Amino acid sequence: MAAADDSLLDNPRTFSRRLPAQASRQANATKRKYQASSEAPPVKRRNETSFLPAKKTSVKETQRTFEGNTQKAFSAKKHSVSTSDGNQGERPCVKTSSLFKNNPDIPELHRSVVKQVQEKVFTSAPFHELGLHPHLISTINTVLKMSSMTSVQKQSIPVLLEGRDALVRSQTGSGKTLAYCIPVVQSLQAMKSKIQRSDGPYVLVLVPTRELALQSFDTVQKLLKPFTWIVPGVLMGGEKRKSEKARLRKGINILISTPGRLVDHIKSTKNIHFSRLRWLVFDEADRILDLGFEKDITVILNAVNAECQKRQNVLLSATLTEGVTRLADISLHDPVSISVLDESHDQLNPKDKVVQEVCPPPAGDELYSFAIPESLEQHVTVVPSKLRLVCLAAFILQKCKFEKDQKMVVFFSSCELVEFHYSLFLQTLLGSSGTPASGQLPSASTRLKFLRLHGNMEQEERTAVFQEFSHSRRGVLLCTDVAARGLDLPQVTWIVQYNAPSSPAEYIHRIGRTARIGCHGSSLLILAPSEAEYVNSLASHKINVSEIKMEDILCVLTRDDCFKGKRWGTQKSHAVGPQEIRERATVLQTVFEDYVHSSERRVSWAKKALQSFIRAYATYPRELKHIFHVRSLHLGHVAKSFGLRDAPRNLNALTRKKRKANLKRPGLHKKTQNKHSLAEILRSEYSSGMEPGVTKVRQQNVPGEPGGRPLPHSLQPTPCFGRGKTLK
Ligand SMILES: Nc1ncnc2c1ncn2[C@@H]1O[C@H](COP(=O)(O)OP(=O)(O)OP(=O)(O)O)[C@@H](O)[C@H]1O
Repeated sequence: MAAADDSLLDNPRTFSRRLPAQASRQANATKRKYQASSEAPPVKRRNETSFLPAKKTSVKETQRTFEGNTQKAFSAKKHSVSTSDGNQGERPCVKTSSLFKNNPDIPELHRSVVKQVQEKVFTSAPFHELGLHPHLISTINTVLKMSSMTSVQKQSIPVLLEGRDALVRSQTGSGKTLAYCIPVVQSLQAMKSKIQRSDGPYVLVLVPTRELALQSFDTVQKLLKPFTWIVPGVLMGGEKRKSEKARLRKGINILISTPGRLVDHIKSTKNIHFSRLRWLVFDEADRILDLGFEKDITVILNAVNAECQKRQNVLLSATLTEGVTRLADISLHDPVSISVLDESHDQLNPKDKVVQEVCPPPAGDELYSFAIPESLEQHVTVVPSKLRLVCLAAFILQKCKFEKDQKMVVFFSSCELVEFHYSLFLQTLLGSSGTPASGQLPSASTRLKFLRLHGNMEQEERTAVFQEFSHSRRGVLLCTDVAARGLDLPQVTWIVQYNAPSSPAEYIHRIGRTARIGCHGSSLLILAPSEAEYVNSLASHKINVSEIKMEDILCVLTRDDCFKGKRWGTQKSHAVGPQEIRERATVLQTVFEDYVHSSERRVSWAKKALQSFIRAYATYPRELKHIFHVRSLHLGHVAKSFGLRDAPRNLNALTRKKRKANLKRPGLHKKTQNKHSLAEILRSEYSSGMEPGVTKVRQQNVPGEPGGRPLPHSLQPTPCFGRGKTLK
């Protein structure tokens, strides 16, 4: 895949202090060779350039540099070749110098602007026109402080009150939870024989994650305020099975659970009876099926069907996919499909299928389009692998240090990646000890607040983080896709996708954590140059993203003097130029590299995170493999984004071995025996907490400090990906 990092070659001066004389001579000789080879570079290096010109180069030289790029899907951007690195007398005294050299071109994003599918969120219809119990209406008005219905509520509630099964699709943050909770509560409080706690479940709500279970429970609890005889309850793992059993024995009338946890209880507890069940609700229905929960859903449906035949079934999701339709086939009876369409569409077709009989999605999942909140601005930035880490850090600093009250969610592809970046940022950008540690920025910001959430954390801490971030006005939450679905985290202003999602549906859900219920929000997707075509893939699903140039993100580093290199440190006022930005980015990268290289243990920790990244990268579904393929990764460059100065030598072997033993995700798409291992991996992210042998991250005194303490779990890489749709 990739050779050892060429940073040693790029900066012989820096390393001459550390290298023996012979090695240094060798490095210089090799450097000369590379410099000379820019005249006739090897194929692989032809398009490797710096994005910020430090010194003008001749047109001829520039043209030569870009020779051979005409066959690419995206035309190469004409950048000058930087030669300033050769000007060693003026270099700031930093060890890291190769960030802007030998990078692939950043391609122009040629994409057609598509018209996104839009929905109208609110209606002017008040809740009292639904004929609900007056106490329920007053609870909605006074406790929830809501007066008019959203579009999906206006369409769904009457249908569900009629007793029909339904399949409900509306954009993220449009109020689907109340769309099913209101009819559920209305119907239970109206039952002729008053519900007893000991009756057991009348309603079963299945959700994919524990946090969503808690959130839905909270909503139900609020609605039930006037109807105290109806008891809601949540089963979500993390709690001792014994105490959950005890609660089940006492009786839960509205039971909210993750599928895995419910199956555990169905199999091991004699206290769940579904004979009185009236409602079965699948929230985030496509996710529940995608996660390899099919077996669990079968167990649940068998248990439910054995005891109760007549009930209402509801499936909800912002992304109606083939998966939902399959689940609809097995669980819905003569259902109504509810889909909120955009106003213009409605006006053109007044009798359009706002409420219609269920039919499959038009052209398969691949071409299916989903509605995106109108007030959501979507951006993309294309960043060479070596610059990813500094770019992410700069973006976080820009938004959360230099702007007020910004709340950001950053998505990563695995638990290990979350842990790694959380610890790294905490120790370098924030500084947890009060005194600057090795690799920590001198002016580490107290305005920054980092939290992390993933499926490999202890439930207690998971819940605490979820609550803290929910109630916080600012902060950065680093997370896996465990936070992508359904979570209603108020006032999130930015969503950053550091690793691209594995499907458009997951993209929609991730960005849907902002711009909820008519609020404004923004998102940023960070892609490598080789991944730029993903923008077209999004466009084919009617998803529009506008580009932010990497330079504009890195520019923020000029606002903080702690990133000054030696040269700029001596000058009082200097117009911000590309060279200064380059050097400041290099200072920041050096902070990360110094931290990572301050002990063997940290180096090993970064390598494990890199390994996890590569494993996750190998799991993109087949239809995206032409964009995300491990073969297109330059290991040396990617290593830089983990603060590593060299590409780990034995990583390939380790990764291969591990993959062979456990993962081999491509095989999963072939529905071979590996399908089960994928299900296990995905399940670990959304686990019920009852599986044996799952190592959880415990809160540490100094979170993320790998030296001298029990290692963060990122040192024991449990495969645990927050990926999207993979099982078909
Ligand atoms: N009628 C309403 N008026 C005002 N706010 C509402 C109304 N209905 C719901 N909300 C609020 O809108 C927010 C989003 O609701 P909800 O979480 O149910 O969205 P959703 O459609 O389920 O989103 P997702 O697809 O992401 O799961 C919540 O904060 C909820 O309290």
